[in-house]
Amino acid sequence: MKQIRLRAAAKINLYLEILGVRPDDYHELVMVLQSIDLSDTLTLTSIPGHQIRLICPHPLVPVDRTNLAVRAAELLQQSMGIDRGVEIALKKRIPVAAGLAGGSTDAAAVLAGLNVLWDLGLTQKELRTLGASLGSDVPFCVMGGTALATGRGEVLTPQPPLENLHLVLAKPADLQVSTAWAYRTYRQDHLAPGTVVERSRTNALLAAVASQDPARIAASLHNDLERAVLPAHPEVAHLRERLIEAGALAAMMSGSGPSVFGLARDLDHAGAIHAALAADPHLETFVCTTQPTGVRLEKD
Ligand SMILES: C[C@@](CO)(OP(=O)(O)O)[C@H](O)COP(=O)(O)OP(=O)(O)OC[C@H]1O[C@@H](n2ccc(N)nc2=O)[C@H](O)[C@@H]1O
Ligand SMILES: Nc1ncnc2c1ncn2[C@@H]1O[C@H](COP(=O)(O)OP(=O)(O)O)[C@@H](O)[C@H]1O
Repeated sequence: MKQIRLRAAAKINLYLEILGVRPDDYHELVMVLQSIDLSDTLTLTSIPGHQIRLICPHPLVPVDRTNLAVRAAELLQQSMGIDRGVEIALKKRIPVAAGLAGGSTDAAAVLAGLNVLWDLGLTQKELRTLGASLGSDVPFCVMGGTALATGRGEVLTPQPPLENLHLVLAKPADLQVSTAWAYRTYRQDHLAPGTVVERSRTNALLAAVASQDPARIAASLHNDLERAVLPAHPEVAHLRERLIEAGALAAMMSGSGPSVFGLARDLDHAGAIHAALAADPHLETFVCTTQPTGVRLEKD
């Protein structure tokens, strides 16, 4: 095989709770992660030699070795002793630095895609373990669907798929938030020695997810990182309010933001919420649906 095409799905966080700081300086988390049908497309083509070449015209996406897609290919070359080259053409649709795991899902797609293109025979579990060395969210992006994530986000317990939950995703067009900054800010302000961490309410959210009832899910959303990001970026708090005013069952920031999602009862309801925001030139908006897969091989 010479070429394959993959779809790499974005994620949202239905739940994100920070339990404390770990000895490795990362944060101990409890999250519920969910794949959505907003995705990048990656085309992987075998090329002579052992170069890894990335093509991506998006102005915010680096095309050098700092790109997570390139790092994923290098990791496979090194760990599997592969002496082959690949060109990665990346069509970016997932907003960058938006709390949607865009880079992580591209890395996951490269791991899964090269496993096929280079005939490596790695299991999904092996790909997840390799992915964890690239970033905390990469293992989830390899697995996709709905999962409880603990540790620094890489310890996954799959959940029954959440089918057909419709939502409106919105972000201020010109705002990017650094994940490292969000955790650092949270830690300075909310994890001082002696802080009592709120008791986990993950079980309520997981029960709501199992019920597939949008209103129950809406009542159990939670994201600790809002406490770091919203005070610094009031436009994100405002956007959340606008989603509520437009009729969303609930609205919350995804991950380290600045994307915010509003839950809808059904697709028509999502369309109506979207219509209230879509004309604003300062926003990027999407109608999305939850999906059971993270990375998917595309048929030609
Ligand atoms: C916040 C979340 C929520 O799903 O997603 P995004 O908003 O980035 O999409 C994740 O925790 C982000 O995962 P990911 O983006 O893969 O993080 P990494 O590359 O491992 O780390 C980026 C930065 O975040 C900090 N970080 C990350 C995970 C964690 N449990 N504790 C941390 O303190 C690290 O210190 C690092 O400086
Ligand atoms: N494949 C990629 N797609 C997007 N950004 C990437 C990629 N590889 C590396 N990056 C870098 O990672 C940063 C975080 O981007 P992204 O993964 O989209 O956000 P988030 O961590 O909020 O989910 C970007 O600012 C960019 O410099």
